Amino acid sequence: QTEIQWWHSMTAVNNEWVNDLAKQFNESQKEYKVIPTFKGTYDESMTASIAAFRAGNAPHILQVFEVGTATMMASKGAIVPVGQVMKDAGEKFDPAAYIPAVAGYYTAPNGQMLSFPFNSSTTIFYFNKDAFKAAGLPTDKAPSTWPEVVAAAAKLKASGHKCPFTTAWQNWTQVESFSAWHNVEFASKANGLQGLDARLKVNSPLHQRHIENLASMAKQGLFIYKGRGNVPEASFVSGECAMINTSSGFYGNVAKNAKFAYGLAPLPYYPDVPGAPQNTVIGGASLWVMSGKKPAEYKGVAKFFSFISTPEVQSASHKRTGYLPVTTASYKLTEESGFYKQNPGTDVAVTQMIRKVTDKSRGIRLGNYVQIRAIEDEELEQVWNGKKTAKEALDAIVTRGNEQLERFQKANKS
Ligand SMILES: O=P(O)(O)OC[C@H](O)CO
Repeated sequence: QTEIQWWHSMTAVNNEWVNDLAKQFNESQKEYKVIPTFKGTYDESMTASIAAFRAGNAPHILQVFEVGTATMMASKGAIVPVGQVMKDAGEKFDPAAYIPAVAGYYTAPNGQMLSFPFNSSTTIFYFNKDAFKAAGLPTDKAPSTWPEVVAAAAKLKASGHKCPFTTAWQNWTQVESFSAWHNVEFASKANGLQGLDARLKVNSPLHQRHIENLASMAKQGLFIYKGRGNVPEASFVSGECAMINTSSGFYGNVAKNAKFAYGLAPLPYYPDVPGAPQNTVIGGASLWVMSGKKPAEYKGVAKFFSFISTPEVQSASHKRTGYLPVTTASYKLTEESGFYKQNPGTDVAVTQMIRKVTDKSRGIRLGNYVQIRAIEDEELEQVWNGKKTAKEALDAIVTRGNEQLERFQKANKS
């Protein structure tokens, strides 16, 4: 049997999901065995795999979050384009089968799709209906604008709720997706999709207004900061925080573990901003095939990708996790099954993503993006703890982030 190593960063119910996918594939045939291994958070597994690649023991398949995409695209010798892997193995692979926002994001400037779209997500809004009810708020409609979120948070607080609102992935939800949703640039050059000379634009008056608004909420005890990445998600599932902005891929965890009625809704926006709401950007991760492996192993990788590409497997994954149905066929299949009608709000992520995009909203793909994300976290934390104004923090994100972009551009001059 040929073994295929698959490194990933999925936790909780999503960890069970990847293990089940591997198990189903392994039981469907005898020639190959996919072995999934949890390698820490998205940042940690990327660092681990770069080290492993240098030492000559990288896995066959590596799950990389969208933030690592430009870095992976630039590491040409380290990866094999997914289209090539499929072609060599005689497996079907049609980039046109993917929803455009997904295919576009993972396609390099030369038109080649380099990684296999797997768990694509987008940012949405979750709210605790039991807490809303206790606060005298309507439960059939989520707050759809930021002024409505502030008003709801005040009512929740008045009803004794200690954490009215929190956000996970503050950089992704409150700065990056926020930009696309309001059709303002996060970075120039179509947010990096059109070239390595992109530079950050997050100190605009609108960005400043939003971070000031959140800072004011933090000061009033309406927004409670719960940490970086997906760490804050636990505070929603436990019932501690009543509203959260985070990934659609959090749905599986909520559906399985929340002991209260909950709702899923679109991200809030500022209603006076022309063009808002626009669309949200892709998050989650894709699967990269690492170089230097044996032909039989690549064949196994291709077979596994074909297995998880069927509309049936993809639709089941989408229903289970909340990650996007990455192909049009799996979206249709899910719709026809009545899932969206039976589980209101589960289509929010899809409808937010399949709108017509602009250069400001197609996606964000930047070099040294992992470092830029850390800078965003550090600077925003200074705002929440009152050490910096929104403007100071956003200006610092631009200055420090642009240093990272310049460094990446220099290192990757072709
Ligand atoms: O929680 P995920 O897997 O949807 O990922 C969220 C962000 O896209 C990570 O950058």
